[in-house]
Amino acid sequence: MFFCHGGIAVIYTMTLNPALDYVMQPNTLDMGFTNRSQAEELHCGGNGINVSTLLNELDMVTVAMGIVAGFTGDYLLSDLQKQGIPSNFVKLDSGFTRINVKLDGIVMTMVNGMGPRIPEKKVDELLRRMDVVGSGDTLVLTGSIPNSLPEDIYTRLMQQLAGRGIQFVVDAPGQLLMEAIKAHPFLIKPNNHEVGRIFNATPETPEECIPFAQKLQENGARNVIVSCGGSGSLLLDEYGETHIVPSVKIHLVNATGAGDSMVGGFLAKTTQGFDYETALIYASACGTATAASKGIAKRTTIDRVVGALYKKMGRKMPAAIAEEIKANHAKAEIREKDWLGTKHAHEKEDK
Ligand SMILES: O=P(O)(O)OC[C@@]1(O)O[C@H](CO)[C@@H](O)[C@@H]1O
Repeated sequence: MFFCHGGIAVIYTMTLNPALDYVMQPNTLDMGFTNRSQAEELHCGGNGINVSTLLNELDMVTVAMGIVAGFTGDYLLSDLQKQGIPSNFVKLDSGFTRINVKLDGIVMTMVNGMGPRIPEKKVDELLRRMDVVGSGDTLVLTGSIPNSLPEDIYTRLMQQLAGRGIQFVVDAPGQLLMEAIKAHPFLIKPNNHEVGRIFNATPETPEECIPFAQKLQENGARNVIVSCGGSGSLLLDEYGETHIVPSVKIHLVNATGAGDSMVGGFLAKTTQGFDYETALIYASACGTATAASKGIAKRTTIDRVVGALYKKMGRKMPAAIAEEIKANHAKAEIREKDWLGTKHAHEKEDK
């Protein structure tokens, strides 16, 4: 699907290694034996696609970009189309987009695929397609990369687009992140475990992450969010201010995509002109809402968590966000009435 952004700021996401997330629920995980799953789900994933899914849910203008291959890639594209998310993916001539297995048993265990081999000419095609990204737009570079791509691919993408007034966001593991922050991205969002691996430490809480966030900033990142799961999250902003948001208690369903939802939530609110503190609170709510959902969170869940978070923090919700929640609520009620009306009409016809 193609698009024209005529004056509207677009949030592009780049997923170089997308995936179908196959979530299984085995009661046992006995190595060397057949384990049986009690339920399965299939979600289109890969970090950038998750960010776009969340942004689309919030009615933000987003375009998902990246590289797909094979029947799994076709499925992914048709799902994006079904959700109404514009996409611009380079298609490989061989291989297939990976299927990542998430074993949601006693302890969540994941086996992520390596991804297809990407020939140099396809990288060139992708670099050419990046020309659609323009001034005022945001480009989110996120997730691992297939190992046929060079470690500096994110830096190359940012260098190609430098000087065009584009805001870059990088959420990538280890060396990929350290390489990319040299290009001074607007935002990076590692979690506390990733920060720990980079600096050979074990920070658990947002407070313990502050010195590491400072180091990441010294290395080039402008705003650094560190998510710390149930301990909350930290933002060290570009003015040197630290913001800490606690977490709210939820029934954990599946945390896959929670970090991506934080990135989406933060960008939604900064793009709408909210301050960093408000954007962090909203981002945390989006991450929590996804952890409490099957797949990426829906707006009704996000709205509920936003309310719970402001209550826990003893803060008054900004009027604009309260208004937005009220309007969403009204829309959801109208949709529900429409749905019930249609259902009753069909039932009458059937009689
Ligand atoms: O293998 P990567 O690229 O590091 O991570 C990919 C992945 O685990 O991250 C997303 C959640 O953030 C999932 O949708 C996807 O399967």
